[in-house]
Amino acid sequence: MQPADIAPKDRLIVALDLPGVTEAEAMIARLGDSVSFYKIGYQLAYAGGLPLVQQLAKSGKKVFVDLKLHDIGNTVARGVESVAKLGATFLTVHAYPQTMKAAVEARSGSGLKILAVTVLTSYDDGDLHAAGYRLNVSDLVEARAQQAQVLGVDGLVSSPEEAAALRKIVGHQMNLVTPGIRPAGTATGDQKRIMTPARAIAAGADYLVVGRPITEAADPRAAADAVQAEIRQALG
Ligand SMILES: O=C(O)c1cc(=O)[nH]c(=O)n1[C@@H]1O[C@H](COP(=O)(O)O)[C@@H](O)[C@H]1O
Repeated sequence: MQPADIAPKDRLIVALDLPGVTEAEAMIARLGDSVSFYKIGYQLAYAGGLPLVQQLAKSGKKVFVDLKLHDIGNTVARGVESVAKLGATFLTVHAYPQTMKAAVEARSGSGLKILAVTVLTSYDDGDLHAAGYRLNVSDLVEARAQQAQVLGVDGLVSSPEEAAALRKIVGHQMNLVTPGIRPAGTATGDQKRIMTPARAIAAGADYLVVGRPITEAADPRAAADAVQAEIRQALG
């Protein structure tokens, strides 16, 4: 999908990082029509949240299944086939060549798009070096983006800090999905490579993933509306 084709409202993806289905359904009801795209990750998926993918898709919402798959190729492929049946829009895998290749092959013919996680937004250069990598964050993000593009991956997950450089590499052929979003004045938490919604859109991000700044706000709907307004303003 070309960025121009993305409805402004769909550019905000709210991470439902909540303890269970009851809490997730309450949050979805609270956010109402201000949010059209949700992400279900480890916490909710492992607490019985996967059926919510089909439920949300049936109700007209889009769903990003964030399982960050990484395993031998056959296991990744079979996992992708199962997720494709749920009706999700996006699924994450880690940006390792075998994993990306298996995921892309397994999703073909379905409506599911594969997103490759380049370098987690909670990592800086020191964290990468501690994990045994010799490249710094920006070089590793760019190298992985190039590999992902060659392998036919549909989109990239990175910090908005890398969005402008990634856009130069992949053009508009791949979706750029950016967590590490922090509206002005909100707590950084464990994120290290962050930007405000407006700056992320200006840098070229297609989709912004926002969790705690919305779900832990005193008024989540007002927080989501504020992010949506910032996105619309940045899009001009
Ligand atoms: O794949 C992701 O969505 C992801 C990748 C990444 O590099 N960093 C990152 O924070 N995420 C996810 O994005 C969400 C960010 O949540 P908040 O930090 O609460 O806004 C979480 O659900 C993370 O799992």
